[in-house]
Amino acid sequence: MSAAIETSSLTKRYGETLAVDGLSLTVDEGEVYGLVGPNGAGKSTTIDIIMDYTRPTSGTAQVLGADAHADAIEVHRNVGILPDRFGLYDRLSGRRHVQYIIESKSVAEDPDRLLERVGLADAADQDAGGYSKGMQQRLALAMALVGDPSVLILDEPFNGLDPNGVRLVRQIVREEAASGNAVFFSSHVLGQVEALCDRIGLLSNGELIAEGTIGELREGADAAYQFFIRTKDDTAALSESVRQVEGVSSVIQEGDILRVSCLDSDLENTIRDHIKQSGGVVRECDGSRTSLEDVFVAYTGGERQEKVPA
Ligand SMILES: Nc1ncnc2c1ncn2[C@@H]1O[C@H](COP(=O)(O)OP(=O)(O)OP(=O)(O)O)[C@@H](O)[C@H]1O
Repeated sequence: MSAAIETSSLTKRYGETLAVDGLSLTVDEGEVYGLVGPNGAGKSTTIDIIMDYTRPTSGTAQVLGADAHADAIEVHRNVGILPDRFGLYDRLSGRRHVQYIIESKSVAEDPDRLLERVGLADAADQDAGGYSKGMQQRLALAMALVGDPSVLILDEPFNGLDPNGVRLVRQIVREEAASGNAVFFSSHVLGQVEALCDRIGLLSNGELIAEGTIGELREGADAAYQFFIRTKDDTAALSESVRQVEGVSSVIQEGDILRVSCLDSDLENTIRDHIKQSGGVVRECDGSRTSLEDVFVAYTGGERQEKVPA
């Protein structure tokens, strides 16, 4: 069985910029995979290579076993794409846009059913030029869904959407995965990825720095839980002392608050006892699971390093 998407040592240079750096990843059939990274990490370039909109400097990309470049027609037949930047025709209706994709993919489908699915049934006859940014995004998603593609690739699908739009996209992604289609999407909005993906790839400066379920990523960063401890003592000295507690992976001091990351939620009582024994007083302690954002910072050290070709 072929993977839905497979990239192997994919590299793309734009002059001095290494946009994608030896990227090898696999998305299984029926899987929801989120590629996460800050602006300029290389997400769109990766998608552009998979769609053969641009050629890699080296490495390969395949969709369901078909090569992104040599078998581009087959790839396009199997993929529904919501590109980063898409163009709509101002004077054509929403329905006409969807119809156009139906015709170009030579599939028998009802455009109104797709427009209904993205919440645009009432605006089907309106010209796309009069659509709001969120409506345009929904229309582009309806166009991506034409032909029930086995692989759905969504570049920043939440851009410009209000909370209802976000909910709708999430629901569609879940439905697609439930019917066995793979969904590969990019995002810099970490919370949305965390809630939706089976697996996540963290991309930094074109490089896949970590990959796994959110749980695996948290564990890999040694930061499954974090506590915020507010004290009235010398926080700098306390910070150093808490750092010595076994099981603590990092302590960040922010004013009179200590942000303590660790793998085990049970450590809270140990840390409280430790502070008391050192003569300190805990005023407040609040524990939570670390967000994907914190996990990303743990992997990258919070820094974006400039990368130049060797
Ligand atoms: N056509 C191009 N010419 C030159 N440099 C480019 C080109 N396209 C992308 N880059 C550079 O490649 C790097 C990766 O860009 P890319 O758009 O893939 O990142 P991204 O993760 O999708 O970011 P964003 O979230 O901002 O879209 C950036 O440094 C960008 O400036």
